[in-house]
Amino acid sequence: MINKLVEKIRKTKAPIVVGLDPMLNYIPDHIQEAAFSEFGETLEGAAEAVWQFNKEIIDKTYDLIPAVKPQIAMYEQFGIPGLEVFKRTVDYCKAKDLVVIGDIKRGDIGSTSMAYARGHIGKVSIRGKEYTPFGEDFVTVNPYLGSDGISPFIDVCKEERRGLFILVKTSNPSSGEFQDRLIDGRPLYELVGEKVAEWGEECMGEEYSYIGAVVGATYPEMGKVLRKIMPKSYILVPGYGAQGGQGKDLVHFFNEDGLGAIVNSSRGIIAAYKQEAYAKYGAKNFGDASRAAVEAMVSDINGALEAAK
Ligand SMILES: O=c1ccn([C@@H]2O[C@H](COP(=O)(O)O)[C@@H](O)[C@H]2O)c(=O)[nH]1
Repeated sequence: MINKLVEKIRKTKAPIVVGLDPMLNYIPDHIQEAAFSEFGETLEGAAEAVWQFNKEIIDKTYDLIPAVKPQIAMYEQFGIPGLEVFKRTVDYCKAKDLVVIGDIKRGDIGSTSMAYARGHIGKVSIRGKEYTPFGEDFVTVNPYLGSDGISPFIDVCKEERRGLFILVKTSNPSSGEFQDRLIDGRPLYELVGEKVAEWGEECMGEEYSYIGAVVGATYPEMGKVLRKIMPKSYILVPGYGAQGGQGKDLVHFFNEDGLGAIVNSSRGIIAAYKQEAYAKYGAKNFGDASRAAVEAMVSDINGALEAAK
């Protein structure tokens, strides 16, 4: 799957991911009204609104982008109907030939990690019959439990040719509380980055490893260091747009081949119609506003990469 991701990034010339984080307050009234009048003001109604919202955004952007990143929390908040829409969204994106990164941030003791891995990027066998429960191409994983929490995910990746993005340095303001703590004089995120590089070595695709890392756009200096520590790992970079990251901050997350990083924006794309810059589209044309925001993001990042050459 890493080969497909790299190929699609090359083809679209868009090292970006659209984050599908559909909060109800981003969903225009006309979509909410239609969903609630059909399904009631219920979890089912909310989930239907999410689905209609996602579908329009995907339809309006899929030809410009290599990948999407549905954030499972936004679906889980609506219970079982929400999870059904998560799965429907994954399937719809895959039918559009998009790479799907499930932002699930799992990780536990080995046996539990194996269940998460099978459920999200692998298969489960029920009396000899195999099922693919969620079917994402990549998932995000939390390394806090150490190697035995990660190995089951790696095993499933090897069997299924899927991939991981392991949290190394997250984009949030308090990520330093633990991640920047010094151990033998080195910050913890560097030690986790070294481990990601080591795990990644045995999981090489054609050019890059299918074991990648998450490093926030909000920490560009750390991104520069981590890029060198993990030269063959793709970096998923959240924190662009709504959290303040800009193209100029991201140059050092990339390798000299112009590859190696894929930048996520969720609210900045899916709720673009609420921003002044895209207000002319209005709520009815929110998908067109998202498309314009994707084009602006690609040009911001590619412009910064060109300027740095
Ligand atoms: O370090 C991290 C890891 C994951 N995220 C996730 O990315 C998106 C960001 O949303 P925006 O609206 O573009 O800010 C969201 O799903 C987070 O859970 C992150 O932000 N930082």
